[in-house]
Amino acid sequence: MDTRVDLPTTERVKIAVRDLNFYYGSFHALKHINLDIPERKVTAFIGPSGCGKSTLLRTFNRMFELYPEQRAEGSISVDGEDILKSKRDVTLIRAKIGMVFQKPTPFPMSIYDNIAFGVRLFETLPRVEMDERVEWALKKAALWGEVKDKLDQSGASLSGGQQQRLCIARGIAIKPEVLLLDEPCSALDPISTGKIEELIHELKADYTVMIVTHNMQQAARCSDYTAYMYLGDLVEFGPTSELFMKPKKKDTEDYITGRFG
Ligand SMILES: Nc1ncnc2c1ncn2[C@@H]1O[C@H](COP(=O)(O)OP(=O)(O)OP(=O)(O)O)[C@@H](O)[C@H]1O
Repeated sequence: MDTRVDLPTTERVKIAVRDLNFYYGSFHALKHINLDIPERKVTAFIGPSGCGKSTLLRTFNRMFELYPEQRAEGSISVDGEDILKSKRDVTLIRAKIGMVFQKPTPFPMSIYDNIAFGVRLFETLPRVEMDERVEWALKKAALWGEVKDKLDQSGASLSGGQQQRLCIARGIAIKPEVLLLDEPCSALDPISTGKIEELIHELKADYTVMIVTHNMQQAARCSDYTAYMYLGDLVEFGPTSELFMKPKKKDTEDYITGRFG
């Protein structure tokens, strides 16, 4: 199924996915996915549980390589370089494509070091510059005001919503170009969710953001483009307003209007 759309000419394609197939052993989890992800926009992935949203997100930074029985075929070109065939160290790919998971996962260290740790993997910064980077990332993640006086406290001492913003700060501190968010609000209350959604909106000024969400209102609120997936197929992809207001496929319409299943 070829669902590639021609993006408006003003959009630059950051990631081009071509005929992507993904297998867990013999299970065919992603089927012939073709998709152009626009740069500096938010693209949301929606669809029923098990349709392959997280699998697709994890292929974008080759997370699956940690598991020998998992395999991807096809191509994922980031700025023209196919990352599935790239001989480059996977750490360098992950420096360009950061990921935030569903459950907040602060490292067992201070708030400051949670951010500095990742930066140190890629850069050697003098202390003053590291301080500036930590402050910059925490400000971007809308957390600075709440933690600036307790940077040496453990990351685990923060609330769930603060921990998730800390993880987002950690993700952006290494200055990736693409940010993958896998259900980042599923463990959060409405106030924290609101803050993360505002943040996503701001992040797209600098980053290409992809978000997996179960929450269709969230997809409608914070994305520019939406992809609807079902059983490993990309059923429909397009501008969020069009996909929600005037879906082209009946399957998409049934899902977003709650008639599915
Ligand atoms: N490690 C694994 N081994 C085998 N099959 C897997 C594995 N992880 C996922 N799958 C299967 O691949 C399919 C896609 O799973 P995936 O987690 O990508 O779906 P999803 O759309 O993100 O679901 P959810 O919304 O429930 O998180 C499912 O059928 C799932 O059972």
